[in-house]
Amino acid sequence: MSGKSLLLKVILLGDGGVGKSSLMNRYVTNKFDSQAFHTIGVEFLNRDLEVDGRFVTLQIWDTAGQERFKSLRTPFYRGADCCLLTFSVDDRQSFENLSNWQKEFVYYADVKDPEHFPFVVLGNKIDKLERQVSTEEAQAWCLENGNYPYLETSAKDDTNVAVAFEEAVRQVLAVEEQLEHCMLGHTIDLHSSSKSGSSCC
Ligand SMILES: Nc1nc2c(ncn2[C@@H]2O[C@H](COP(=O)(O)OP(=O)(O)OP(=O)(O)O)[C@@H](O)[C@H]2O)c(=O)[nH]1
Ligand SMILES: [Mg+2]
Repeated sequence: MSGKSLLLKVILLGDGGVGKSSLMNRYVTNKFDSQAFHTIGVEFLNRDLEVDGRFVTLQIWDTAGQERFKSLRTPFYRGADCCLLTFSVDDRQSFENLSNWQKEFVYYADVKDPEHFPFVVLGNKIDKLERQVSTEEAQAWCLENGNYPYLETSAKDDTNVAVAFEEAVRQVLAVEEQLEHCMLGHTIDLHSSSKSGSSCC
């Protein structure tokens, strides 16, 4: 691998108020606003990081979760390398809407191979005492819907926020490595007289 920094676009999706902007702001500026305003449209911030020896510039796209802003956010889904499906553990409806967010993303991002697209699920606001979604239930949803990684976060307390974004990078790198492996398999196949080649693509 070269030492060049890789630009990765990750996008935060989920119902209005689950804490998408708070997660991005906590991660990039290490600040938390308990009176945050709803996002209108989209905003993005960059942060450089190193994951497993790879230098990455993470471009984090924060979208407006409220339904009335749908037409303002969906044009920005294309080109995303990873999608962070976010809900709030104290808001059951936001958990039940995860499937809709996933579908909306796949449709507007025009994902060709949804089964292998790197989604990461975040259950935010774990600092709150009154939960409406248990860890086990969220893990079960992730397992059933594509075996996605699940992380519980608190933008308020800065719990698992960096871990969540690092996991997003790992998921993208894993897919990239898989693709490189496939391409290498094809290269070898072309120059080989035998019929054995990669079977992963
Ligand atoms: N207790 C607690 N409150 C949080 C946490 N994250 C966000 N909040 C609060 O929840 C409210 C909504 O947070 P936002 O980050 O604006 O939510 P959002 O998902 O960006 O909402 P939209 O922009 O409307 O889509 C704000 O009052 C935040 O202060 C958290 O981890 N714990
Ligand atoms: Mg927001």
